[in-house]
Amino acid sequence: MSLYYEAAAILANSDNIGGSLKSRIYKKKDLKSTPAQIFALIAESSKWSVVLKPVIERCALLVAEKKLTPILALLLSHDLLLAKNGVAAPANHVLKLAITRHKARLSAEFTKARIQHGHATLDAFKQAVNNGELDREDGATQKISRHPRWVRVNTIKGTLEKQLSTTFAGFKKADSLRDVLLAPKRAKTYYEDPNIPNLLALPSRIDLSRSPAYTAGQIIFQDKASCFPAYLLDPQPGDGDVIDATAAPGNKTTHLAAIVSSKIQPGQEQRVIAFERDKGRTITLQKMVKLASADGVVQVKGSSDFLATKPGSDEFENVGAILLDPSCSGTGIVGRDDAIKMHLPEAPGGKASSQKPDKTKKRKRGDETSDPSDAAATLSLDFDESTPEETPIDGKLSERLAALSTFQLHILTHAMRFTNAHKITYSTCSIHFEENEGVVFQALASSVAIEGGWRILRREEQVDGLKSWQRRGVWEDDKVGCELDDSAKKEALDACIRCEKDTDEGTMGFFVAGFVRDDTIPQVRETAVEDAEEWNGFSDDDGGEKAADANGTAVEQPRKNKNKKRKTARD
Ligand SMILES: C[S@@+](CC[C@H](N)C(=O)[O-])C[C@H]1O[C@@H](n2cnc3c(N)ncnc32)[C@H](O)[C@@H]1O
Repeated sequence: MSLYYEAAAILANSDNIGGSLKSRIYKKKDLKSTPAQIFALIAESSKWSVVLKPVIERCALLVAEKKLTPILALLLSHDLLLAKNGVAAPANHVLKLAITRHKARLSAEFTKARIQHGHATLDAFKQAVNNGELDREDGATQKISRHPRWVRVNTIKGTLEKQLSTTFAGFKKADSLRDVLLAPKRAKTYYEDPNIPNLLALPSRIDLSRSPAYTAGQIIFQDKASCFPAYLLDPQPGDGDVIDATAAPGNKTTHLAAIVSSKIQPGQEQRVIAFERDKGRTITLQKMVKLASADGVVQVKGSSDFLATKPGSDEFENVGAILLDPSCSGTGIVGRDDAIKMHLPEAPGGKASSQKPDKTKKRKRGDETSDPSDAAATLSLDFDESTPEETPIDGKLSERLAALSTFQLHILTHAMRFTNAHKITYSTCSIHFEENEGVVFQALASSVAIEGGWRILRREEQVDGLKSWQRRGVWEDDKVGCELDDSAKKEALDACIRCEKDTDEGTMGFFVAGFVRDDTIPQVRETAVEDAEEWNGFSDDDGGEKAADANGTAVEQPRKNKNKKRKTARD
């Protein structure tokens, strides 16, 4: 019997393995129980832990049973009181004996708890726990959830209607996002987003990570704001190939692929070419593309630097649209609200850490429960599998912003050099002007944009769902030398789209802008050298500016002359 020891060892995580709970379970070799059994035991026990913790403490179980640690006590009590088949162990197993000895007392305390919570029957109690109603009693979650669980239906693998009648059968349609945000965090309710097609908002703790639709790639967890770039780019069959320049983990790549696939006619061909520089993230991208069945449309250019491409080469002759979502400070990222808390009973003496398993007895392999994290009062469990779109970069903010914005401008103007490209979206999950409007204004003023005929995609030209989005660009004085007149500046700011975190719109902090040109001009220079010379940096007066190499890492370079006349290809 190893289920309880194995689950306890995974929770204790004494090897400090990173990643979600699920990935930790699946990565663990030589398990005797199935990963699904372990995951289910942990998921169910954590859901009930707010009830079971006081029940176990009132029974003084940990005082009487020295073999049990707080985690083992919780897992065993869960199965004893709630699992259909009780504790999954032979009748004479040491753990089974340790828990069943206390069955009468535990059952009585559990019944008291049910009545105190106001539930007449066990079924009603179970329903309340499954809906997350008891989470409200967990102090940390008193406030209204501001961040729903966003789910994009992957239309390559089926329709929204199909998902609503299968995965979300039994879910109630909400009239507003607010209803979802105010609902218990596991309530079966959804809101159909009015801005982005095929996007649903659900309460934050709805666990769909084990649903057949998620494991089959029919639904994808993707923040609403993160859906803006592909939707704004709005690739059409006549646009030719689409590049996703900085693609991993692939949320926007698969979104692009879904849009392209929905519009393409039989006999037409249109590819999404996805670049990703990082080797490890390339593997994630490839997996995501395959799972979403986007591999018929997407060509992954793994471990490939977009900046090393030759925009005028034959290979990219057919590229008409580019989505650019480069590395950024990640300051718009919202801490997920779906980490689940496992409340552990306190060990004797009132201090959880004083509890140690009986060391006089020989311990079984996998019984790693003396790890201090086993004794923590609460474990925060990240059940989610998804790879973050961005890893926030450490360091002094002003230096990071200067380095990142230089890199972002460089990669954006590189995209503008693609001979036949006529649409670009530029996005970040940053809240900072320097990485957002600042880059847009610098790009518009660059010789590459001016010579290439690039301009901002005006608000009235945007797809309906984004034209109507109210949060637009902001201006910050003295941050960027801008040569646009007031009306052009106003027009550009109105064209920029912002999302703010912690609002009742339920998005992370995000920024996106589109660029278009009506006629492609094939003579755009291909070297980045002259353009880099025009880059004046943001207005800091330290006599030197930080630039970023292709990794977004800051490197010193001499300050360029701010007043230098703009050089053009014709100069
Ligand atoms: C913000 S993330 C992209 C998230 C992705 N668009 C999504 O929605 O899932 C930026 C990615 O760009 C990659 N990257 C940065 N510079 C790059 C370059 N020069 N060429 C290709 N990929 C690059 C990073 O490794 C990172 O995976």
